[in-house]
Amino acid sequence: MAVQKVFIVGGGTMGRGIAQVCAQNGISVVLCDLEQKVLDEAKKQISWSAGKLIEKGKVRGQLDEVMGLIEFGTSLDKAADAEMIIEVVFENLEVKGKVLGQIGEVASKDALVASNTSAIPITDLAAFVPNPSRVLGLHFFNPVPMMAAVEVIKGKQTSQEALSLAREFVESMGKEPIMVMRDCPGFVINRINLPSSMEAMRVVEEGVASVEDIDKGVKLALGRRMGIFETGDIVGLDVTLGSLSAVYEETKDPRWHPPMILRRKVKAGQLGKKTGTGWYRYDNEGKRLGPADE
Ligand SMILES: CCCCCCCCCCCCCC(=O)CC(=O)SCCNC(=O)CCNC(=O)[C@H](O)C(C)(C)COP(=O)(O)OP(=O)(O)OC[C@H]1O[C@@H](n2cnc3c(N)ncnc32)[C@H](O)[C@@H]1OP(=O)(O)O
Ligand SMILES: NC(=O)C1=CN([C@@H]2O[C@H](COP(=O)(O)OP(=O)(O)OC[C@H]3O[C@@H](n4cnc5c(N)ncnc54)[C@H](O)[C@@H]3O)[C@@H](O)[C@H]2O)C=CC1
Repeated sequence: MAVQKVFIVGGGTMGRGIAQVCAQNGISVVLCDLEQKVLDEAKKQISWSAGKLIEKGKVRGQLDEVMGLIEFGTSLDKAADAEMIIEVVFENLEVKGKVLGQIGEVASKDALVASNTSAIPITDLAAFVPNPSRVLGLHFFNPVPMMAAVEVIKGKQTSQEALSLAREFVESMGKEPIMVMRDCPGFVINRINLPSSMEAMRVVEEGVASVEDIDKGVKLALGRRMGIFETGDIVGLDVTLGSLSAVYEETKDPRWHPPMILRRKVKAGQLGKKTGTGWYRYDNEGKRLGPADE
């Protein structure tokens, strides 16, 4: 049976994007966050993004049909009748564990429970849920409505049935699944992509080149659509630090030790586009003004 009812916990950057893509594909979704103002912002963002995609003919249907499939709320109770629950809260094992534990108390035992974690092993998260055979990773990429791939990650106890259902779910949303058959910190795409981001941060830290020149270089010399630091600013420096710290804690491998420049920026509240400053500075409309102080 195809998944028709989804419950998403965490309505930030990623949760709202996942909710949008569900609704664009006819799937009913409840988007839950602790904060009403996050949900109000999510509603605005989804409406803008889905409206644009409909206008361009990239999404079928009318905006009110898409918006009508999304319910916004602050209670976990509606997770009870969901067939798929997706956890999209902060990248922190303790926070995720607490939310997954609460979900485990409400959810049907047959529901699939997915985490959008960037780097935390799924097996560690499954320990918080009563039925770990239904727990897996669904790692969407940012911005969700624009990025075509989703990693589908098998935890140690994930059943083949759960994995197949999750794969079908991803396909039903018009996305391409990347199957990750063995759980590990950072999975596949982050594990491959992150070393270049780490090196870019060290190059800046050592004063070898500027943020702007590195971004220019990776676009013009390597053909990437977006610079490393431009991408870092849409992802969020807090999310990057949270993911790296999780991997470092798990592996103690010095390759993943979060660079000082990243830790300092997060401490200073320079989290990227969402706070107006990260690697670059932005105006109130999110238009880039220039590089931030290093
Ligand atoms: C041991 C292992 C260690 C591992 C360590 C792990 C640590 C991990 C750390 C990081 C963790 C967090 C990240 C993560 O988990 C995974 C990620 O998501 S990484 C980020 C991936 N994403 C990218 O790399 C983005 C790359 N960029 C692009 O593909 C394009 O630039 C993009 C599609 C975003 C935009 O297209 P582009 O043509 O380049 O730009 P424009 O800005 O001109 O846009 C064109 C057009 O599209 C409209 N548009 C943009 N965004 C949206 C949207 N969300 N919805 C609707 N429409 C959108 C835009 O307005 C333009 O429209 P016009 O009408 O033409 O004006
Ligand atoms: N930002 C990115 O580019 C990507 C992030 N991810 C992962 O997705 C997850 C979420 O990241 P973002 O959306 O960027 O974070 P975010 O900070 O934008 O959103 C997280 C949301 O979770 C909410 N939240 C926290 N605790 C909650 C609880 N107990 N109940 C309900 N809501 C709660 C917060 O209020 C916040 O709105 C993280 O695990 C991150 O690593 C994965 C891919 C890309």
